[in-house]
Amino acid sequence: MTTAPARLPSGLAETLLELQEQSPLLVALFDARDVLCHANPAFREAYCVEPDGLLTWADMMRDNHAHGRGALIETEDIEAWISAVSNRRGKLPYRAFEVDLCDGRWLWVTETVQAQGWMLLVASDITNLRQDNRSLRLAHVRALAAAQTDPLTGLSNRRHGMQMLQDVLSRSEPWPLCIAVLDLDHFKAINDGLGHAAGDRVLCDFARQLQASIRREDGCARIGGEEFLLILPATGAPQAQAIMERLQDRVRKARPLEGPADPASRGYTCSIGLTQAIWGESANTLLARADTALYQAKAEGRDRIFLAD
Ligand SMILES: Nc1nc2c(ncn2[C@@H]2O[C@H](COP(=O)(O)OP(=O)(O)OP(=O)(O)O)[C@@H](O)[C@H]2O)c(=O)[nH]1
Repeated sequence: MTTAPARLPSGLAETLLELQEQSPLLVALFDARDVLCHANPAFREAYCVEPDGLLTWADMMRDNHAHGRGALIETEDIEAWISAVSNRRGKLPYRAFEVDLCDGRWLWVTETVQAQGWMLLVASDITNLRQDNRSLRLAHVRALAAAQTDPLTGLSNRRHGMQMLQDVLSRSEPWPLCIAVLDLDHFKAINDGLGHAAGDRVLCDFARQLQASIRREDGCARIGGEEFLLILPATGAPQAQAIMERLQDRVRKARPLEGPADPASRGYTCSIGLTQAIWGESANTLLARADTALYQAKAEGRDRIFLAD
């Protein structure tokens, strides 16, 4: 159940703003599209950013990684890293975790997410706290992330996808809720004709297209070899259908396979089974209905969306 937001008595909002400007706490506000809309001086200094109304969280991380400043990001593939972190970012109303900065500081970061998608980030410097169990804790966090992640695409794996689905079905906030099961068309032919590595490149490209098409609060998982799950909270069937149509357009234009062959042959398509959740049903029942819709989309000729009743 949502309660009406508290109204601050006159003058208090200004005081709150002034205080966070002076605070050593890092404070930042991201909108539903993950654009950095506000950052206090401590945040701007730590992450080396200036909010300009356009900068997204992913842009900020790309910049930090490229220039070796702000957040310490140890990866050779920043896009895969962004995908993997996006799987955990903004999915829960509240979470807390640790972040290392390139300058050696160590932050305790909290994220609070509003139903409409706004995210408040507040972080404090905990560099001077006892470090005794730190490596153990970090190893635990990394093991947990690895257990939830598909190593090829960086998306959530099947287990984490099903866990996200069960979580979202048990909450009252995100209704209506839609899910989609997506499967690449004639993928065996790509593998057989161009090799397994080419198939892997197509799978990774598809993962990028998926992530570029969804919002932060949506869930995205690879649940089989060339089968993917999208969870779309607070989305009715017409809106979900429009999102899927845009995704299919992007996929039709994608050309992840280089080479001299006919350009048309280097593209790929996907079929989509879409369904709206019914209050009280289980994750397995919902997934089975989306699977049946996917089967129907394949049977009707592929490269299309089938919406289950
Ligand atoms: N490269 C690569 N191929 C995979 C991976 N996992 C599964 N596959 C391949 O995906 C292919 C799936 O083939 P099918 O189930 O026949 O489906 P399809 O050819 O896409 O046909 P339709 O789904 O009916 O359009 C098989 O060739 C698998 O070997 C993977 O991680 N990498």
